Amino acid sequence: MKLQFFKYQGTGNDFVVMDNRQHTFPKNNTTLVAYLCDRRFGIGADGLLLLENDKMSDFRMVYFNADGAEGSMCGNGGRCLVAFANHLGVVGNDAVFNAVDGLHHAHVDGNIVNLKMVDVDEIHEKGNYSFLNTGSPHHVQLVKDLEHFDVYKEGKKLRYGLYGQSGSNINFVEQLNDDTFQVRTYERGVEDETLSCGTGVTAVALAMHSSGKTTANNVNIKTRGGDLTIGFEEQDGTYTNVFLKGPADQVFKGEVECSI
Ligand SMILES: N[C@H](CCC[C@H](N)C(=O)O)C(=O)O
Repeated sequence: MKLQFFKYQGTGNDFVVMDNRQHTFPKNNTTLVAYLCDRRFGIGADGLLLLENDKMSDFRMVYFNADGAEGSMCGNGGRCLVAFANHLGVVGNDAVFNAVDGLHHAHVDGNIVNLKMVDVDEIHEKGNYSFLNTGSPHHVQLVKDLEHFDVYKEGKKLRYGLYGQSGSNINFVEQLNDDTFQVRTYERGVEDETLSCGTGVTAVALAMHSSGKTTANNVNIKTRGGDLTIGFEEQDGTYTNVFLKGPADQVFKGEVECSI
């Protein structure tokens, strides 16, 4: 069986993207998803996204991590899928779609996608790190000399050591100025550092605001794959109107043999 696919990336977080409105993709085939995401034997990506029909909204987002298992919310993936829906003509410049953590609004302006994330009302501050859920679970920890920090080794240690088998994504952060932070993320499900993680940088912005490192309501994040901005409102520790904004681009399209 041959399947049509598109490749998208959002600040270097890359995805195999497929139009599954006709239910052609075998979603229970974990081995197939892992193969398509494999960078040597397959197409290569941090995850796989399916666009499906949805009764309540413009479309449904289904997201798998590179290991083949269905993931929780993916911020960069959400931005890429909105760009794809816009490319297909499923949505215009405004979109609302359903994902595993509920409905998301988004706005497209050229290659910039601004995506509304879930409200957050719980940020656990624990000594040298914070833990919160922005659609996916995130550990946020300030470190010195992030450029030379061993994100893979330290991230893997915390992902299993502190959070067990179900795990968490692990973000390491360095503050650059009042409203700007550098972030590197170890992603569970990819089990490696990725160039950028959307729910991760969102978690960093909220955790840095909550712990008083910044008073800005628009936080700039630099990742190895590019720059993202997180805007939000806060009242009594509850974060609403949280928006993740940045580029999402189609890289190429093709056809892949799926005999697995
Ligand atoms: N790259 C994704 C994070 C996905 C989280 C995923 N790794 C999981 O824990 O299921 C993002 O842009 O938000």
